[in-house]
Amino acid sequence: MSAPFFLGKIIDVIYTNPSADCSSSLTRLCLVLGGVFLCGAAANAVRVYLMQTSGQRIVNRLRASLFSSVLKQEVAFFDKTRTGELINRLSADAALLGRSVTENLSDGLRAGAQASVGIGMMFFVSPKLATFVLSVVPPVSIIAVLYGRYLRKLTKVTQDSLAQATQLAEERIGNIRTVRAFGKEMTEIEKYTSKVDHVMQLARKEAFARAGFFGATGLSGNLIVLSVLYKGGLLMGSAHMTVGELSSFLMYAFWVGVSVGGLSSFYSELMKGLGAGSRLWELLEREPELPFNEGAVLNEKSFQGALEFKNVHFAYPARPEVPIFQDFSLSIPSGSVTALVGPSGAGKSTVISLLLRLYDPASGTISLDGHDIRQLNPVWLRSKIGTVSQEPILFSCSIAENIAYGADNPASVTAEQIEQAAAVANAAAFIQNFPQGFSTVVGEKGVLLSGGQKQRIAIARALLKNPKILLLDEATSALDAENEHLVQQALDRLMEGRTVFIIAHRLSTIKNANVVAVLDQGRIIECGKHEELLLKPDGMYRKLMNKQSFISA
Ligand SMILES: Nc1ncnc2c1ncn2[C@@H]1O[C@H](COP(=O)(O)OP(=O)(O)OP(=O)(O)O)[C@@H](O)[C@H]1O
Repeated sequence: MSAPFFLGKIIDVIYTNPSADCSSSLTRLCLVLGGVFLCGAAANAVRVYLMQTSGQRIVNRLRASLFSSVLKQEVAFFDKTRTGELINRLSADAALLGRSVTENLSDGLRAGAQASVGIGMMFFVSPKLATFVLSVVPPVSIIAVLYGRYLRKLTKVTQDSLAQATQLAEERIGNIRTVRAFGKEMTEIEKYTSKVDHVMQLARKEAFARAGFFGATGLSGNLIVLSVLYKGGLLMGSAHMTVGELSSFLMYAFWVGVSVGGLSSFYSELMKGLGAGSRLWELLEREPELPFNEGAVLNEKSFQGALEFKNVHFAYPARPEVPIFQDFSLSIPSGSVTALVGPSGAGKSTVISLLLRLYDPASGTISLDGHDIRQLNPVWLRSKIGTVSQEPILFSCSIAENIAYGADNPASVTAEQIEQAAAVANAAAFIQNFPQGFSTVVGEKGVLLSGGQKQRIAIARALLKNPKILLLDEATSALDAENEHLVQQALDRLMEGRTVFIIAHRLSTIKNANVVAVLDQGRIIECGKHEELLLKPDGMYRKLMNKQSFISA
């Protein structure tokens, strides 16, 4: 910022000492100015490096906090929120906010410093001229505030619209097999195009507003220069200013004009960032409705794993008007196998969701060893429960990593432990047949494996977890005889010595269970062993056995 000052001095030295005796002053001034330029260059390099690295750190921390906040939300939150939208918040919104507080903040700070020092120097060089020139500032500030507000609103709408487009893309790409099977590629392309077209329309609006704003600020910058030339010329004519002072002033005024341009760009980027940020703050500050990692922990030594539902009433938060359970009571004794049967949609999987405390009942209690699970730490509770679902989901990493996922600390699991779990789960043979063995990557959601293979890996995963309680949702689809036998044998080994609750679709499971519970219209209506229940002439179980086709393997 001292350059214009020295340049003014140099001009005055030349003008007032036209002969050769100005050379020593000139050399001194030029040396000082050269030194100033060197310092400026070094400071600029340091500024860019520091701002860029700290900026990236801000974006990283923002993304990490956001991801942590999202993962801690209760499951009902995910029933209402679309995955694509959350992905958009993590990627596009975080990047926009990041950019606005990093590169942009750095340039903004520089422009702010330049503008304020420039204005200060203008007053130092000529207070009269400075007062005259700066009368242009208030109208520009009003335009800037109005523009900023508009831009902030517009950005929020644009980011929401972008989130919808991302959501559509994420869902359709993730389910490409269904899209292909129905031949809906062109329809989906049209839908996506219309969504991004909407984003384009909003971007056009923004471009229009931006163009007006930049035009206005550019014009005001030029007006500053024009007024300096006019008023400065008059002052010089009346000998109130030297030519060097006017030159310095002009340069400061030009600098201030450029800085105001920089500041307006900073301001508009900042407003865009804040527009995108408002959704991010909402997510970051959202408190999960169910506790994430707090509550009591039971004594490991006396832990039995007995479960009981008492007069439970429940409806899903997304559909509170549809009751799923009304006065639901069921006891699952420690170390026993309880099979649940009932018509499709009766709420069998919901029992598992409630046991895992993914949702809380509206009234009634669910207890573990006599303790209401609402008093227990959910993370501890889930660490005691293993689950194998109808269609197990695997992650797109290696088979070994998928199996180790079951352990409390996957990093500490040895290759032998993984291989042993796979062997007990009857998975070792097919895994070893893959060229990469346990390092085989299974594709997204395990798409590169067959249904039976996925189930056996899920069983190995549960074996490694070694839980006291096991929640199983038997696959409804029949496997071929050999796979069926292997999966069944693996399941039998997994069930040994644990409290097992199983949603039964196989006749053999029902026959071997200690207790079969029949779910109908939100409550358990019959409970007993398979043979006992069959004896009830008008019993629901008998009717169900006749009506529903259980897999006979
Ligand atoms: N997250 C949810 N939000 C709202 N309603 C849901 C949710 N999940 C399931 N439901 C509804 O709750 C009811 C019970 O579903 P659930 O999956 O527990 O049935 P199910 O007995 O396991 O069925 P199936 O044997 O067909 O798997 C169904 O009517 C279903 O539409």
